[in-house]
Amino acid sequence: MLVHNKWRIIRLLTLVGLSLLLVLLILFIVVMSRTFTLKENLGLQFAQWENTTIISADIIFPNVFSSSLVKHEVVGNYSHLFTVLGTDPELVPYMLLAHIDVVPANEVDGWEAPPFSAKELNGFIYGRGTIDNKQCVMGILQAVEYLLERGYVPRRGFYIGLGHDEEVYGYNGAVNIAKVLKSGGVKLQYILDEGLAVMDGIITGLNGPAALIGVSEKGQATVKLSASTRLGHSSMPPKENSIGILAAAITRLEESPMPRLFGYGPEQSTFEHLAHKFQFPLRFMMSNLWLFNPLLSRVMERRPDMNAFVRTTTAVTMFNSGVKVNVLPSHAEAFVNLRIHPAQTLQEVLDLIKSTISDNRVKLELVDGFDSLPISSYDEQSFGYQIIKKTLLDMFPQVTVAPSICIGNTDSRHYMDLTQDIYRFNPTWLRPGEPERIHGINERMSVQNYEEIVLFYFQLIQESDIRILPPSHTGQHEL
Ligand SMILES: CCCCCCCC/C=C\CCCCCCCC(=O)N[C@@H](Cc1c[nH]c2ccccc12)C(=O)O
Ligand SMILES: [Zn+2]
Ligand SMILES: [Zn+2]
Repeated sequence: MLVHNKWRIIRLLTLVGLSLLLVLLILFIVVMSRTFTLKENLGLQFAQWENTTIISADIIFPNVFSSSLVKHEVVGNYSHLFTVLGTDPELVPYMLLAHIDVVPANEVDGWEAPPFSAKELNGFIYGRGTIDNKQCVMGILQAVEYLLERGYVPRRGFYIGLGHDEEVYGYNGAVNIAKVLKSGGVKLQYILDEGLAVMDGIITGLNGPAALIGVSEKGQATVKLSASTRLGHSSMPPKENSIGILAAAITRLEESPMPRLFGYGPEQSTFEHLAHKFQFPLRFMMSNLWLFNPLLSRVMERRPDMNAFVRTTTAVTMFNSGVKVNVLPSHAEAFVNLRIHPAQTLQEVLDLIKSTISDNRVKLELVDGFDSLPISSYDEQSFGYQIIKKTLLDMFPQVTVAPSICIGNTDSRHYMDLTQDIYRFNPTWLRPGEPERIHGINERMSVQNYEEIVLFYFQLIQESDIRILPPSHTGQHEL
């Protein structure tokens, strides 16, 4: 009898123990697979900054700066590297980039609100950097803050790099952050940096908005041109002096734009992806670029922002000469900044400049230059591209996502040894008249778009936790 009871108690205890284990297992699965949503009004941190002097980041983002999951390092004196630990060490981490520096701004140029006030006017936050690139700095940190606040623990680890000198090439910020990661043997699944944006009403003839993701960026050349002639009294001038010689060379460069190469780089893919959103006959033309390239290029080149996709662009950005009104200038120098189309090399561009100027009195020196950057993957198996695309389409189903080429250069090029897949995209909506505000006057960000940016990163971080992409059901993109 006693033995019988003993077995009953053991059986009961085993049953209770097993049930408890089962409940714990179910709880664990529920917690691990939970996707956090962000439905409430985000109560903008941007707007809080108005009329304040210094608020330190750890007050605005208390969880980011106190969580045991997040390591914060200052790199190169002013840049920031955040390492966010993931629970699964098998999953290759990814990296989000943005930059905290801005180009100068002066209220007297015609700003509607002081450029460093973050003043809100009619639903827009005004200020230098609001669309380049503080919206991403704040958007990323705010998203991580909200996630941590909700008890989120990432499965896939990630890094956040906030450079402090992107506008002057990133040699101290991005370069040193990349060094820190490289010395730790870090490899990245993908990188998302600033770049292109959601174009709404910007691409002529396109129905609906298009999110252009930069899978490459144009190359660059900064060339110094100079001419020297005899110093002397302006009352006895020679037929030509250094200013005239250099000015004529520059005129020749401006009058002979680089060749049209539209359709020979990633922009071909851009327009193939967008083709179905154009009306006939543009739709037919975009789907048959091999035939219509010459015609389309001639139309596109009329608009500077479109011309950037057609060719290597040439911009004379500095010209210095002369010391006094009555002294012949012995020396004149100019700087030309070219953005190189992927179908051309730096060397080909330099050779063309030389033959166009065709004047041995003009000295040509390459100050800085590099070819266009490698093309990141954007097929159905491309993890980073598909995660960015899914995040975008979940938020904005009306948007067409297409690979493209970033026409400016970004900090991400310093991270090329860490990953093969770099994407340049800001979850920022650009409408007609807005691209001009980048580095221009009245740079601004709508309150609504800022909230969407926070939500974009909030969702992207959670989407990136997936181990592998689900098998794709779609074949080719629609044409
Ligand atoms: C067919 C579609 C039409 C679309 C119209 C396009 C509208 C423009 C939209 C977005 C603008 C793209 C800006 C990309 C960000 C580039 C960042 C930037 O401005 N960088 C500077 C500084 C810089 C950084 N690294 C280097 C290296 C060498 C020279 C300069 C820089 C820049 O590129 O000058
Ligand atoms: Zn920028
Ligand atoms: Zn910029």
